[in-house]
Amino acid sequence: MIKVENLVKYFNNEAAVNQVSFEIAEAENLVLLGTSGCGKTTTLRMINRLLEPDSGRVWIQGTDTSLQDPSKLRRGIGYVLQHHGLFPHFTVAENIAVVPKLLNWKEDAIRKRTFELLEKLRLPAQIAGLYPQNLSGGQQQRVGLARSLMVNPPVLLMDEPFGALDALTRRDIRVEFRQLEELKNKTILMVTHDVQEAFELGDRICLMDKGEIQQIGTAMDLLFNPANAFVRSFFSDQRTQLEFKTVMLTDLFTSRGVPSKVSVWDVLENRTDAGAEIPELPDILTAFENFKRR
Ligand SMILES: Nc1ncnc2c1ncn2[C@@H]1O[C@H](COP(=O)(O)OP(=O)(O)OP(=O)(O)O)[C@@H](O)[C@H]1O
Repeated sequence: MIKVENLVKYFNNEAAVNQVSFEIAEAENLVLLGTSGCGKTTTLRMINRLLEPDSGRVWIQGTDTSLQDPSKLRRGIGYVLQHHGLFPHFTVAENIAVVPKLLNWKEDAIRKRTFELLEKLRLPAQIAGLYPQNLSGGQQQRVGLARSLMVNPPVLLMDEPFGALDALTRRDIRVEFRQLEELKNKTILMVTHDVQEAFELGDRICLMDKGEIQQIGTAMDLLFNPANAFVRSFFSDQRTQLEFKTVMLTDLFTSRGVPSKVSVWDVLENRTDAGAEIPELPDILTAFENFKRR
């Protein structure tokens, strides 16, 4: 769906992005993770041509993006920013309608889609007439997301989409994000420096350092098969919690009919369905230790 090959971008004779290549499958969510300044945003912005690479190529749905008109390309890609990027003098409805208007949608169609998305994103219809500054941070972020989803683009680029929110709102919105039907079929490239966020939301994670990819893989790959010492040490602070969140009961008990999509962390946090057949905690922890020794 998205293919990035050998992207390079220099600023002031220094490589901000160096030979970055990856592919994102249709409906996959790839997270670009890394510390500040490692080249995540620069990589993202080369995909919708807000920045032109010094070398390298990007294909979206098989088309070389360098052959497309940049504005037209961007209209077909959802883009969500940390500070939502809403126009302060436009109402919510006007903000959401910007791209459909450029695409000459009829007023009726715009109104219908606006209220459909407000509902899907659990925003009250009344906010349509309000200005962004009259909304909470979480609401503003949802409106930013609604705007990016208006024309139903197959690809979404998200740059620290929850970065401006407080920790609690962030956690709630992440849970909602995972459940949003509207996002299930989207191909998403998301930038974050938040490890927990990357682990919760990414189908795969691309860990970068100093402009280069250190490893691309699932959370399980990065934790249990780190490609190098950088990857190993990157997660050291939160390793135990990340391991508990990543290892599912089905990874530990293949033959015991345990429920799917329940992590060791869910059991520790008591977040399992009543009546589910959950093994005893000591058995889980023993199986977990054995799993790590494999
Ligand atoms: N327009 C620019 N001009 C000069 N240098 C830039 C420009 N944009 C980015 N850089 C530099 O390129 C490097 C990569 O920046 P980038 O914003 O891609 O990193 P990042 O991983 O997204 O970091 P953050 O999480 O802080 O946004 C940094 O050293 C940054 O200072």
